Amino acid sequence: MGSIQEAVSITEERVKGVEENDTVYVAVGLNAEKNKKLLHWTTHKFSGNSICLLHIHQPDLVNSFSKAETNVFEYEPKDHATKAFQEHGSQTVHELLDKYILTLVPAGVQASKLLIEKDDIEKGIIEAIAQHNIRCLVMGAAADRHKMGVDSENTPGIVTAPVVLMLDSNTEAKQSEKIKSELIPDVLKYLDSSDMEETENGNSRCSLNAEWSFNSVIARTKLTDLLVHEDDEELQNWRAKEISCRKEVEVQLAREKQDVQEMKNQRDKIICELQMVQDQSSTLRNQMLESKCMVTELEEKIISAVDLLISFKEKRDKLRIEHANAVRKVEVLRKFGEVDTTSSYVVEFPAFSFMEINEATQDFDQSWKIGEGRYGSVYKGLLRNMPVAIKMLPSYGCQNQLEFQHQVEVLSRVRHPNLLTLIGSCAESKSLVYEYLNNGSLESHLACKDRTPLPWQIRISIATDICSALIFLQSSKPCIIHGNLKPSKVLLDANFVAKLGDLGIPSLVQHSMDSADTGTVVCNNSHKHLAYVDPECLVTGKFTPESDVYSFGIILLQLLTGRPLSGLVRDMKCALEMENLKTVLDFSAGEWPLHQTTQLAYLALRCCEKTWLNRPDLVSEIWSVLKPFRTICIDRRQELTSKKLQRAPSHFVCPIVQEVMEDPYIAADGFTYEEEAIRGWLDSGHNTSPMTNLKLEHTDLVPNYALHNAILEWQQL
Ligand SMILES: Nc1ncnc2c1ncn2[C@@H]1O[C@H](COP(=O)(O)OP(=O)(O)OP(=O)(O)O)[C@@H](O)[C@H]1O
Repeated sequence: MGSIQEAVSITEERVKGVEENDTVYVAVGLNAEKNKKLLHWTTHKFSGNSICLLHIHQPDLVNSFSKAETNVFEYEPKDHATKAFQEHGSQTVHELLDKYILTLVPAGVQASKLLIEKDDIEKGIIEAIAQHNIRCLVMGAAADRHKMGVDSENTPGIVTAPVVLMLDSNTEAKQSEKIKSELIPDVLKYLDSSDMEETENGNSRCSLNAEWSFNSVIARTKLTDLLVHEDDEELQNWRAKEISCRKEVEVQLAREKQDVQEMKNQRDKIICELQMVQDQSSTLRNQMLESKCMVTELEEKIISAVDLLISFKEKRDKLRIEHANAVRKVEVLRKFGEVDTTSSYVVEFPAFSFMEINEATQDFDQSWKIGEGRYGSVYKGLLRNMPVAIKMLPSYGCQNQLEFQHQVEVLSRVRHPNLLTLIGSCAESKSLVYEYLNNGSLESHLACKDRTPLPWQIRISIATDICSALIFLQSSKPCIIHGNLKPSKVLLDANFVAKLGDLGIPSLVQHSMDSADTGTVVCNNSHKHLAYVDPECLVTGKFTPESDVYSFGIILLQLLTGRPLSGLVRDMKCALEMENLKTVLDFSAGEWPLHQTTQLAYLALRCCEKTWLNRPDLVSEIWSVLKPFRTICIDRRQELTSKKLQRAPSHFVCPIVQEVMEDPYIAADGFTYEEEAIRGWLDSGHNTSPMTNLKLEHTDLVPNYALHNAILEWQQL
């Protein structure tokens, strides 16, 4: 390939070879003045030929402008703006080319335009040559015309002479690459270099690509506009239009930017609010969980409260029933005159369950069994921490639990220091719960089974104890008959104080067997105890107060003689008739005071009279004989019980302070206490019995004058 100079000369030669029907392509740039002159030259040189205006439009100039502003336009609207800008540029070029065409038409030139969009002008021209089979292309001359050697004088009005490029469509066009690289470039680049030369005053072409930006576009446009015929009104208008357009775009961009910023702010605000809502939501969720837990807890509490309420209601109903029954019982008892209506209080009588009885006797363990009589077995037991004796009555008979409970409660109210205390009962199992006396029965002492024989003083004091109890029973209203008095029913406490047990049992059991018979006690004559039974009772079948006197007489004879029952009365009678009492007296009891003992022997025989009318009166005759013995007997009893506590009768001792009482008072539980002690107990907030631990019906205290006198009497002895 040759130099540019050679290419120009070749082109000159070929101008002449342009056919009339050939289209002459004129490469036009943006410089209107130059374009005008170039067109003028071309129409002059190629008159008769049709002319096509070729313009390489560079959209990338606008793109580079947008790329340079990337940090500003981060949002979609920039694409719209760029697009609008591009479209506007393309349209403007079209309009410009159309204006050129309009200038050519009056001169009879057939003109057209070819607009090719290409970022690179060289490539654009090469593409145009190849695609449109261009044979003749006219371009403005290079700025450095001195290199080209073109005579400018032949082309007046134009700074440099145009270049005519003649191309053979079959050969040269196909070798467009070669043309591009070696021949065409310098010529083509003129289009831009000339622009650049004028706008940037000779700066290198590189700046076009490297420093192209929105500002340079504006600057270039302005400079171009200034340099290219400022008086050209159309261009001025076009420039003004473009400037206003640009301003509009700028304003729109600024607005969009502001919008974007506002949207960003809104987004940040929404994110902030969202965060807050999320925080609130998690807090609410936690609160909901807590609430759920609380609800569950409360539900459980409500359920247990309801359960409690139900059980309280049941208890209340039960208590109401019990209260109604109690009222009914009181009414019944009042009717029969069995209750002392003058009494200001009612002693609470505990009713035990069968479970408790069962537990107390270790499931009725045989080792806990004390004995067995006609009316059932007796067990030792530990009930509510108290040692007790439990009598299991036979379950036969039609007596119902309520009747049983009534009768037992009546019996429990009969209290005396020489009567075994009935602590409570179990209607379910028909059992009676007594205080437990650990010194055995008189029967066992008289039999001397593993025991030291009782001294005569103790024997006589036992007789006085029995007499005291019988006087109490017979003086009760109504009169109470023991009906089964015998040594096994005389129990001894640690101080050898005698207490009568099983009071009213025959009556209770007989009621069970024959509830219709309520007034009398029927004698059961089928056993060995008959020796103690009033012979009249054996005939009539009915017990009387004198029946107990008869039994007492037999016991007294036993105490004096220690002999078996058989022939006991007869032997004593004989001994007295023989005035030889000593022959029958039990000297294992010590040296009996003979004179007083003879008195007792006569008294005992009188008690054993077959006819009740011949028997002595308990108070006026029996007690008067026994009373003088008390001093001697009590002293002896005290000797036997060394401890101070044991010397005093147990019922003289306050259960709380364990000392002989000075001011004995009866509490609602029926027990007698030292006044100061029981008041202290109640004042300290207790409302239960110190003995039974059961709730007291009231806290009233009644002075026990009888006991007080007895204590005084005992103390004076
Ligand atoms: N509260 C008690 N404390 C200590 N032992 C007692 C108590 N009650 C009864 N006993 C003992 O139990 C034994 C049996 O007594 P229970 O009254 O059942 O029969 P009994 O008196 O021998 O004959 P029956 O009752 O048939 O006339 C008594 O002999 C006595 O030793």
